[in-house]
Amino acid sequence: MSAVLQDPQPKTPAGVVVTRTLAGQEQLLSPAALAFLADLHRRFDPIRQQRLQARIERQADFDAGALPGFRADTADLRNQQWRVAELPTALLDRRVEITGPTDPKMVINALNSGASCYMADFEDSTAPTWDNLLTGQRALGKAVAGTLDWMAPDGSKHYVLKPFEQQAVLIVRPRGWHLDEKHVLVDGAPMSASLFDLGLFAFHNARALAAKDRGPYFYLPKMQAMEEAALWEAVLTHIEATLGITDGQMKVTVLIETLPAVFEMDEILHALRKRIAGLNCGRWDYIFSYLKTFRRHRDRVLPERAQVTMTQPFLKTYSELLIHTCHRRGAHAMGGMAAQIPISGDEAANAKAMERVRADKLREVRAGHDGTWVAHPALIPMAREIFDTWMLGAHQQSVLRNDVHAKTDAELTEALLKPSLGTITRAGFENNVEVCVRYLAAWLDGNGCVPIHWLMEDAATAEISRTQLWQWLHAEPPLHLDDGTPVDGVLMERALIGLPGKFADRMQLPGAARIPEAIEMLVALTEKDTLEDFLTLPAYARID
Ligand SMILES: CC(=O)SCCNC(=O)CCNC(=O)[C@H](O)C(C)(C)COP(=O)(O)OP(=O)(O)OC[C@H]1O[C@@H](n2cnc3c(N)ncnc32)[C@H](O)[C@@H]1OP(=O)(O)O
Ligand SMILES: O=CC(=O)O
Ligand SMILES: [Mg+2]
Repeated sequence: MSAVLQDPQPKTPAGVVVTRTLAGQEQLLSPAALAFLADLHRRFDPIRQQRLQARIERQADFDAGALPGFRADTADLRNQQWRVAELPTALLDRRVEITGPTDPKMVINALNSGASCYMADFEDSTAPTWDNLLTGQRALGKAVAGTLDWMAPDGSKHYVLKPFEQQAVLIVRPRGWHLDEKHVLVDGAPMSASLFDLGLFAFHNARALAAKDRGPYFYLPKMQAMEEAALWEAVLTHIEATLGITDGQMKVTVLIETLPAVFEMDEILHALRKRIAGLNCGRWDYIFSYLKTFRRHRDRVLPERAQVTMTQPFLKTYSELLIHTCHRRGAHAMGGMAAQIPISGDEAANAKAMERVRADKLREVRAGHDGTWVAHPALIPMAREIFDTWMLGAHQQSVLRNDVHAKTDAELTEALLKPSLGTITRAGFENNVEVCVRYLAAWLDGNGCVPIHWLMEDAATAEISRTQLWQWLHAEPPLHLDDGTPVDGVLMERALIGLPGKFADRMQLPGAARIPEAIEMLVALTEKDTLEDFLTLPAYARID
């Protein structure tokens, strides 16, 4: 009888190369997992590339003066009566959602926080180093299995999960379609970061979550068109079939956080109708997208960041149209993130910041949102109290916002694109420079979310600062500050010269060692004739 020889080293599937190693990664990146990812890449990456090309062509039209608007070819779909599939029980009441990166301590704190849901974020708040991604996937896998714990490095606290029934409902946000995962090559090409993040999480956890009727659930970021939603639909349907999960079991919530997408909300809901649970007002990326779309439109330059609040007409209309569209179709209309976080050691400043969060949450619930986001656990009780007071049921889908329905497409379009009134001050300009440098330095150092002047800064908020600087410096005819100073290279140089004074606490800054590199990057990005599409694209080339 001949012995059956077993290969002691399981093989990496043909055509797949993993270019980095982290201790213990073989468990996550088993041959079966890699084969699953490679299959996703081969099936769907060609379509992703087409969608990315379509973005470039559309932007070229905007640069030439075209304006976004509702699509003529889908007017029937917008006018017809249809609804999305029934929402699962776990996603009926989403009044407070906490978001945050996926390191083990954050995951435990967020799941234990008392929020209704936790969005575990591989996107805006995660710098996608190999270490961060795999540590995050591992932490989420253990959280799903109920075995996640974490010991503070100094041994002072052991973090453990609360019982499952008391945990926030887990929702995972993969990175957007524009990003590659350069450490996994399939047939010589980097795979899509979206497919890597979602695919790997689903491969390891989908069956276990489906068995608990907990999805899996996902937040899908930064889409620009219904065709991109259709791509996600095809991916998710394929994953369900491959893993043997019921068709439509995996639910998604889509962030409406690009200007082109706000005109295709019905279309996006329709493309994902068997699995979509809601849309979310991702306001920070939305502002970034407004800036980016109108990079060459001198008449739509926004005022400095602090003046671009949700009461600006274009943002108010965006959130109201989102509420109307969702409720008409049976989906939840989620609010977004106020950037203020608790300020320790200054009671008066803290009270002011908390008042701003309170006003923001109150505006959302009164407008008809079904839930909101918080960046920090200390904000949960306030957000919950406001939604408990104003939202009597699990949601308020009965608030149809027929006032929005009464508007014509032309009226809505005008309001959604309306230029904003306001100014650019020296402080606003310098703040943009400081935020870019500090955030970039932290990101390059592996930290994707940092407090700066007691505001939460992540990839979306930093993009606003970066894009504003580029647009202001390239505007024709040139712009001026409110005091008459020209916005030009001299102003930029002065802001950079003034930076060291703002970095007196330099050694305590996240990513301090990478500040010179961040300055060099910012200068290159703002001097370039064309606006780089995403800050994270050139930055990603510099990590790992
Ligand atoms: C535009 C968008 O995309 S918004 C979505 C993406 N952005 C986010 O998700 C922001 C998430 N928030 C954060 O990362 C953090 O709150 C920060 C970086 C802004 C501030 O974090 P810190 O400086 O650690 O805050 P602070 O020291 O006050 O934290 C106190 C405790 O709360 C925990 N905590 C803070 N924020 C979170 C969070 N979002 N989720 C879970 N726990 C949190 C900390 O881990 C810390 O725990 P510990 O007491 O056990 O040590
Ligand atoms: O992802 C959220 C946003 O505001 O951007
Ligand atoms: Mg975003």
